[in-house]
Amino acid sequence: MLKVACGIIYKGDEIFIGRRKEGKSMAGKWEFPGGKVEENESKKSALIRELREELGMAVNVHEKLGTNIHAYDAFTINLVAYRCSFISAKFDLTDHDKFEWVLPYNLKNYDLAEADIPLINLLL
Ligand SMILES: Nc1nc2c([nH]c(=O)n2[C@@H]2O[C@H](COP(=O)(O)OP(=O)(O)OP(=O)(O)O)[C@@H](O)[C@H]2O)c(=O)[nH]1
Repeated sequence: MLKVACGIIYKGDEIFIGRRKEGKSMAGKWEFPGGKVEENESKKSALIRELREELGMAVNVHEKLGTNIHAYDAFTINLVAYRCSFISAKFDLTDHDKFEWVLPYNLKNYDLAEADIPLINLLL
């Protein structure tokens, strides 16, 4: 099972989402940024590393908000979400072609990766 850590990153009341760019798996889907947890790496360290690599973003990582195990056709993902607070970012996108800050009740209007959809309810 693929272990992925993602950040529910708040700036005030709004949450950061990114759209996966052309050429990535699940291109066009919106997601909470993060990525695969490597061997011998904690989930929180993986999250901090991925946000730095993908967005030049610094955050404070807080508590775990929830987990969702989802079976895609090709693989099963164990997605773990942490509440984060935004510090700063260069927004030099490597994996995304677009990003937005959205209020939690607006998340349902975005075409999110399937594994992320149950997480929305934790944020309302
Ligand atoms: N970062 C992130 N990945 C997610 C989310 N939801 C979800 O299904 N995923 C999936 O988890 C997998 C791991 O993401 P990743 O972004 O580290 O993958 P990667 O850089 O190695 O790129 P690749 O998947 O194109 O090989 C991807 O297949 C991604 O689509 C999410 O909210 N955030």
